[in-house]
Amino acid sequence: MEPQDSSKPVETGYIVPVPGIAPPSTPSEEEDPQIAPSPSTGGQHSRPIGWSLQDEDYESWEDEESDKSIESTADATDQEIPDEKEAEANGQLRALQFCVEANYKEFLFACGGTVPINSEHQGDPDATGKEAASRPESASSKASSLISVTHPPVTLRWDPEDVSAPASQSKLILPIEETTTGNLKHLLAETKPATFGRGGEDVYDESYRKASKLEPQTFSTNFCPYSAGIIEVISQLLLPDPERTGQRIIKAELYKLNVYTGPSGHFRSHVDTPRSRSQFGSLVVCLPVKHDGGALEVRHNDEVMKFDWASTSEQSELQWAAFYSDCEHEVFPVQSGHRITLTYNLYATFNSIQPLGSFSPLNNTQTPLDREIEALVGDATFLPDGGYVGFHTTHTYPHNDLEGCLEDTLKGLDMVIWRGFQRLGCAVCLRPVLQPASFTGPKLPFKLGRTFELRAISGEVESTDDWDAVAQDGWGLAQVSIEDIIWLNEPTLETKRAAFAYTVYGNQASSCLAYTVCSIIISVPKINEGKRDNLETTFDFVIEEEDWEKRSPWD
Ligand SMILES: O=C(O)CCC(=O)C(=O)O
Ligand SMILES: [Fe+2]
Repeated sequence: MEPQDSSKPVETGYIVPVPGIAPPSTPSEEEDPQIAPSPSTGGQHSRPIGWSLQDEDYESWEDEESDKSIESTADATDQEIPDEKEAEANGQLRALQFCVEANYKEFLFACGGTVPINSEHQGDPDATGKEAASRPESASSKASSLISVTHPPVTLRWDPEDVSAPASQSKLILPIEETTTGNLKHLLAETKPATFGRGGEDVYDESYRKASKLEPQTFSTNFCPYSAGIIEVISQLLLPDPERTGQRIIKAELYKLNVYTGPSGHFRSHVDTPRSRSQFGSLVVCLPVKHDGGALEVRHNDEVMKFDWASTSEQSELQWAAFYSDCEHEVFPVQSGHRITLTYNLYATFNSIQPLGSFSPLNNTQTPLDREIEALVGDATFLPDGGYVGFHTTHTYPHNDLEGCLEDTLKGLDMVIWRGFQRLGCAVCLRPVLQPASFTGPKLPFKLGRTFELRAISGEVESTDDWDAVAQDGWGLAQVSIEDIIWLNEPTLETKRAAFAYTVYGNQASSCLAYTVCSIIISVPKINEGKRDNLETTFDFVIEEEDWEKRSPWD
C-alpha cells in the first residue's frame, strides 16, 4: 500500500485559500484524521465548487451556481425526442434515472454488530455463538446473524515506559478479569494524548478531540477482526462482490488503541484521512470496559447511523462499527468510565484465489437497479450507434491523485452502477468532471478531464476562451466531451476535490481553485445485428488519442 503523498494538498473543506496551491489543511501523514469542517449534519448539496478568494459574497451566488449545475445536468438528459423509438428509449432512460435516485438511500455506508466473548472458547472457528451485523437502529439487527463466531477473552499487553515494570502489570484481560483489574490504571498511564492532523500539522486540541492513544507498535492483542468474523461481514455489506469473482477482498490494518475517558472524552465531527488510495473505510472495535455516553454517529449525505455501545459496555461482548472513509463521523462525549477502542484502516485489495465455498447471502445482480440497467442496455432503440452514459459518484474518491482512483474501492451505489454496466459488456472508466468555476466573469462550462493529477496552472482566465485554454492545455480534457454524455444523476457536490489552481483577472487578480467531482463514464456499445457489441473492457487512464478514437462506439 503506498501511502498518500502528504506534500500534496488534499481538499476536504469548503473554502480553500490558494497561496500558490497550498490548501488550508494538509493532512498529516503520521497522525490522525484531518478535520473536514463540514456542514453540521450531512449533506447540503448546494455548495459552490470553485470561487474567487475575493468573492466575499459567495453565499449569495451559491444557490444560483448550484441551480446552474443541476440545470446543466438536466440539459444533458433532456434530449430532443424526434421519433417514437427515441421516445421509448427515453422512457427507459428515465426509468433508470428514477431508479438510481430511489436507490440513493438504500445503500449502507456503515454497519456494525457484536461478537460474544466466551471464556470457554477454545479457538474453534466453528464454535457456536452469534455474530450480528446490520443497521444498528434496527431492533432485529442482533438477530440477523450472518456468521456464527465467538471470541475468547481479549488480552491486551503493552510496553511500559518503565522497562523494569513487571509484565504482570502490563496486561489486561477483558472483560476485566479480577487478576488484572488493577492494571487498567497502568494502561491509562501509558497512553499519550491523541492528536489529529490540522493545517498540515499534528495538533492536540481538547475542544476538538479529547482522547488518548497507544500506537500499534507498543501493544499487542489476541483480538483478530478476521477470526472474529467481522471482516467477512464488512466485506458482504460494504465491499460486496456480487458476482462472487473473489476479486476484491479486505485488508484490515491495526491503527490505534484509543481511550475516551469520562466526563468529557470526545471527538468532534470529522472525516478520516485515507492512508492510501486503496483505503475505503475504517473499523472501530469497542472493548468491554464500562462507560456511559460516547456514542459514535456516522453520516453520509442526509443519512445518519448511530452506534451507542454504553448500555452494553460491561457485557461479555465486543461491539464494532465500520464505515466508508468519506463519511463524516463523531464520538459524543463520554460521561463516565473509559471507552477503549481498537481502530483499523480498511483497504480493498486483490485476491487471485477463488473463495472456497464462502457464504454470501447477497446477490446484487438481480436488484431492481440491475434490472433497470439491463433493460436500458438491452433496448436496441437506446443509443443504437453506441454512446456514453455518465454517473456522478455518490462517495468521494482520491480523484485528484496522480494515479487516479481505484475501481476496487468503489463504494455502495457507485460499485453497483460500475458492475451493472460492465457485466453487460459496456466499457467503464472513472473520470474527474471539472465543475464550472465561479467568479465575476463569464459562466464557465463543465469539462470532462482525462487527468486526475492536482496541478498548479499559471493560466490567466478572463473569458470563457481563456478558461477553455487553461482547462484544455493545462489540465487536459478527455476526447469525449461532456455534451456527449447522458447523465443518470446530478453531481453530489460534497464529493468535490481540487483539480488545479489558476488566476482570474477581474478588477484585481485572484487565485482560484477549480474542482472536480468523480464520475463513472460508461461506453455503451453499438447495436450489431440486433445485439450490443461487447466492449469487455475498462478505459485506460493514460491512453493515446488514437486509442480513444478506436474505442469510440461511433467508429
Ligand atoms: O472511536 C470511534 O468510535 C471513532 C474514532 C475516530 O473517529 C477516529 O479514530 O478517527
Ligand atoms: Fe475518525
